Amino acid sequence: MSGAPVSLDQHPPHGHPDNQGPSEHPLDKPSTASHPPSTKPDPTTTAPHSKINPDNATTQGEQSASSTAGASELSSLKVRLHKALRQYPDFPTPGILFEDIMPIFANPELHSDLIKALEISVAQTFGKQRKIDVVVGLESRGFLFGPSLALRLGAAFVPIRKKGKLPGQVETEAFEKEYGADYFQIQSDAIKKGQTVIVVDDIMATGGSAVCAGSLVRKIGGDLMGFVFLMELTFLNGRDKLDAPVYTLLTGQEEK
Ligand SMILES: O=P(O)(O)OC[C@H]1O[C@H](OP(=O)(O)OP(=O)(O)O)[C@H](O)[C@@H]1O
Ligand SMILES: Nc1ncnc2[nH]cnc12
Repeated sequence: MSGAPVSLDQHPPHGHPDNQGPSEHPLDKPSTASHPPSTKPDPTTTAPHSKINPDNATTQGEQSASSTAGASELSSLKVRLHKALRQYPDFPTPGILFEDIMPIFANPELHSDLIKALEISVAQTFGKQRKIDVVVGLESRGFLFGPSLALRLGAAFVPIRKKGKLPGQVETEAFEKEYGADYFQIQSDAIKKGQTVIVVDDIMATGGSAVCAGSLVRKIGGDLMGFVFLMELTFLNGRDKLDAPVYTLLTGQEEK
């Protein structure tokens, strides 16, 4: 049945069986094609072509006790967050398996878990390089946590919006995403030349939105440090299109 939530493990991206209702999350079960065993490298912490691996952030053999504690806290946060996601077949168009992140924000504890997980991840992934000056969030779900993350990092928050929403001088670029096409805009003076920037969004699917956002950031002078996503639909290989380091908290929807 279309329009009702289903669990990750029962629903490959094509085929869409009937709704079984929310159920136990596959992270709690033996590994499957969509959830590789722990012996495999975790794609959420390994960037394309090894561009970023948080374990490399410290000198080899020097990982501190605090970063080890951070890693273990991060894995339990990831499990809780992944469990909260719901999937809706054939939304917004037939053939799309929609990942609904809203249950995270409906629960204050999960909401707090998310911001904590992102803060730890960004510190592990980018913190050893340079301070992040600006968090750029993509309309609209990137606005749900971008500003909170920016506050935690002591960074500015800058929105990239769909066409026609931002006043003043703007830069505009077209993009295609998993289920449509659109235009993104950024205010031309939103980032000072050379400021370090991370782009954050909820989902990376084809990577079309993120490529466009990265290009706009660079166009107005930002130093793009990388991309941070709550979730990556790995079977769409979106990260291959991105030419800056990528960090994703959760993965799913890999073809079985
Ligand atoms: O990797 P891609 O294929 O580009 O797809 C990812 C984008 O698609 C969604 O945005 P959308 O504009 O659909 O929705 P929103 O306004 O609810 O965030 C999602 O929030 C990402 O921004
Ligand atoms: N499958 C999907 N679920 C939720 N948001 C998306 N944005 C692009 N593809 C998506």
